[in-house]
Amino acid sequence: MGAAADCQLGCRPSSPLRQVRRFDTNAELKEKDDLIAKQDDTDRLLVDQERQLKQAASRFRDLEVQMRQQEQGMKEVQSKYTAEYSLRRELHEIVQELRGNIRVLCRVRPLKPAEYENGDESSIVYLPEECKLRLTKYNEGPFADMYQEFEFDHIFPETSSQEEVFAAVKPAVQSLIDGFNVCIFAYGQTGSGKTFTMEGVDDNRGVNYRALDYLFDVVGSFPPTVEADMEISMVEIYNETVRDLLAERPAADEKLQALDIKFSVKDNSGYVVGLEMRNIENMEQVEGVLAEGHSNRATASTRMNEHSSRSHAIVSVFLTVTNKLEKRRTVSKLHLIDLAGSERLSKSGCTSDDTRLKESQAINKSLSALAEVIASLQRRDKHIPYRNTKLTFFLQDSLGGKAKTLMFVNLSPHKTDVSESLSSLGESPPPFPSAGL
Ligand SMILES: Nc1ncnc2c1ncn2[C@@H]1O[C@H](COP(=O)(O)OP(=O)(O)OP(=O)(O)O)[C@@H](O)[C@H]1O
Repeated sequence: MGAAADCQLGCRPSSPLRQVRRFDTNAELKEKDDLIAKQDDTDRLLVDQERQLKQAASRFRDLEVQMRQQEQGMKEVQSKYTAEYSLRRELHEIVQELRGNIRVLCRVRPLKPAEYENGDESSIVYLPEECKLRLTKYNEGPFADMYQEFEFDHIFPETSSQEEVFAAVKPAVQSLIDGFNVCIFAYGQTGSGKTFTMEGVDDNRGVNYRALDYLFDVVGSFPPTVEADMEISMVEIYNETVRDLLAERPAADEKLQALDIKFSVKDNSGYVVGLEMRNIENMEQVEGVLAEGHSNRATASTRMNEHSSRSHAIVSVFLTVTNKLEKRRTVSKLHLIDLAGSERLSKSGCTSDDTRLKESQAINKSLSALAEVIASLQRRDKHIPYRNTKLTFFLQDSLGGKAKTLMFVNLSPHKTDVSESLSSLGESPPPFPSAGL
């Protein structure tokens, strides 16, 4: 029998062959032990991995629950936002309904330094009743005690700041976000503070800039599901001609092209054909666009100061708000209008000058057409005469209906301006020259 068989049959321990065999068996055993150890390690690893997998799965489930909760939270926030939005809109409508959709605010400019130096006093007395003022017709002489009282939705005396004025306008600007069209006018004689109210001065901005700044603030706080897009245009209406102040002119000295207003049956409103609109995303762009418009207006006129008093300047903001969740889109317009000076023909000294006469007639026509439209809206007439002038035609969809109108009546407190102030307020001027004036 060979050595291997001998061993299998139980060789004696002393046998060198057996010792070799035992050594082999030990190696095998060690290998086996190693294998078992490795198996144990693998099993532990598997158990560990299984535990980790279970932990991961449980974390994943937790995350899923958290995500669902967040999603639910988002939905709740969105639905609260929607509910609040509708409620605010409803309340705003009720308040506006109660107040009337046309509000008239009076702003009195301070006396100028030269007027102070003359020792002149204001011809305006503020009455203790809120929102009432008295216009003293004559400062001295037999009619010195003649006066006329007026009531407004609000009065801003000489001391009112631009911030205070804007605070009163803010709710109207806010209603633009809610989908309403809004018109804010400044009306009054030349030099009464219309441009100061609407545009202001570089270091003390007026309604136009503040309204846009406010709109950017509101739009910037929209949730990610609500998108907003803002565009701006700028036109002037001079002698019943509409000019686009943002249109490119081929040459600096070339006149701005007159534009047509057409009627859109679809939108039930007038629109300016080919009107240039600029997309705006921040105040820097607004400053740039408005500066461009002003510069075009100045270039188009050889006598800018007079021209600006004799034409209506309209800055229009077009806001589109898209609610992606509710799949709802609203488009609304805000018109900011610095009207031409309201002084009467005699005051503008134009009787012998054809150009001046034509200008004054055009201004008179458009201001009385505007007054007629507003009166007609307040009476809730069936027919509103929008088409009588370019101004009312252009503003048709933003006057009346669900639109909000805010009219500043700017007054000069100076005694020589009393008759114009009375005229601005729709009263007949004093029937005879005053001894005091
Ligand atoms: N509330 C005010 N506070 C301080 N200054 C004012 C105020 N209102 C008007 N002014 C100043 O009075 C002057 C005339 O005002 P402004 O140019 O705004 O009048 P206007 O009615 O727009 O005249 P125009 O019809 O000629 O454009 C300006 O120098 C302006 O800065």
